[in-house]
Amino acid sequence: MADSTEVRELVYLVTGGCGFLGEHVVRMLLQREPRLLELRVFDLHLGAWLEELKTGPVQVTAIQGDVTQAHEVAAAVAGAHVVIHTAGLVDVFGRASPETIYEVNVQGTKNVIEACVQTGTRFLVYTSSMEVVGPNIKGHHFYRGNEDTPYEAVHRHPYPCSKAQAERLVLEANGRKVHGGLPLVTCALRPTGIYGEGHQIMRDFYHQGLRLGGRLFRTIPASVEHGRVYVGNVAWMHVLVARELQQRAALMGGQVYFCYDQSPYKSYEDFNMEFLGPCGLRLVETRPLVPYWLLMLLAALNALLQWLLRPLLLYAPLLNPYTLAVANTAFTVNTDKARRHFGYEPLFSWEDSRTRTIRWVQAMEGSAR
Ligand SMILES: NC(=O)c1ccc[n+]([C@@H]2O[C@H](COP(=O)([O-])OP(=O)(O)OC[C@H]3O[C@@H](n4cnc5c(N)ncnc54)[C@H](O)[C@@H]3O)[C@@H](O)[C@H]2O)c1
Ligand SMILES: C[C@@H](CO)CCC[C@@H](C)[C@H]1CC[C@H]2[C@@H]3[C@H](O)C=C4C[C@@H](O)CC[C@]4(C)[C@H]3CC[C@]12C
Repeated sequence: MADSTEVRELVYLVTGGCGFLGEHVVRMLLQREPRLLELRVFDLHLGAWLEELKTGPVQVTAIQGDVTQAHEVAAAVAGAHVVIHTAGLVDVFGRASPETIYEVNVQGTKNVIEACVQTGTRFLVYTSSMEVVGPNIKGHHFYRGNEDTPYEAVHRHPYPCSKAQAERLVLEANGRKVHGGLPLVTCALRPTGIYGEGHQIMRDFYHQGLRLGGRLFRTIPASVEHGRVYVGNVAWMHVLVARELQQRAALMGGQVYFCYDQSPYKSYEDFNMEFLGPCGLRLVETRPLVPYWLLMLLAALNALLQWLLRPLLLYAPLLNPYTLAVANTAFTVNTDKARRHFGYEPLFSWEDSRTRTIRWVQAMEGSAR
């Protein structure tokens, strides 16, 4: 909340500010960063909703741009005090080529770092992902681990590889001298699977359930825990980390933080039912309907079809060997590093997060209620 005693003097830039997470970060900054003078929202595709934000006390500047274009990034960064770099190509379904994923996630991040160095911006927050750690290609479980838990982070898929490379670049840039001679201060936030208002995959599952007559079929054993975190809390962590990075550079510079809240540990599908259940869907069976070997076969078949059909059309179903492995490998976090380093407490309780998400699903077109 804006505190009338604080002076508005800071310029923030949010890359990817019109995405699922980016929009929540933008709205949270406007509500909870009283020192904000100007908020620059940089995205490949600008949302019409930005217009309604332009009437408040903060100058909201919409910038249509591409992070892969160094000159566009440099122009947007010039004069900003803080950059929150959340733009990224989130693709585990084979919609984009590996080259495009690297171009956006790795080269885009290099461009952001170089722009900070050239223009003298000192604070950079990077939205990384749990996937820079795991699940790894060996399917090792990561069970309620923290930032220091030993884990073999080995990947093959372009998305986690690109996020891991980008995160490394951001952390290595901590301490580099920016224009004017002061050091750059960077850190990375690693959300687990984000959910909440605007979550496309939740939308897809909901519509699939409606098409199947109000049912979804269990494919993953209920015992496989999957880490989830509410989008409002992830946004709040970004706002807080960006603020505190300016005060506690020595402690927080070069650090990584998992994003967490009080969301319960559940399997991916059981967790989704927390919202889809009250919206009229039910999860059929207590055990997976299809044996795992058959799912693996179907996933492999999907991958083959994707490859064969590529010259003709884009076939990118939810199920592929990678998504199956991620959904079927336990990956949950249990940490308080963000609280210890920058005083983070979730802004939304589990009850609030659940209610907000249910209301959003219920408001969707074609809702069962
Ligand atoms: N969704 C999740 O569960 C999750 C979990 C962990 C981390 N993340 C990370 O959070 C960030 C945001 O993810 P999201 O789920 O909101 O995805 P999203 O696709 O909704 O948002 C990404 C935004 O980046 C923009 N963008 C893409 N390419 C761009 C480019 N070349 N130049 C400028 N803008 C570009 C898109 O237009 C979009 O608005 C990503 O970096 C992602 O890796 C997401
Ligand atoms: C076997 C399936 C049929 O019911 C279930 C498929 C579910 C998958 C599509 C999703 C299971 C886990 C998800 C990922 C996870 O939550 C974490 C992510 C990290 C983030 O950086 C990007 C999104 C994602 C990779 C997310 C994508 C969708 C799943 C693989």
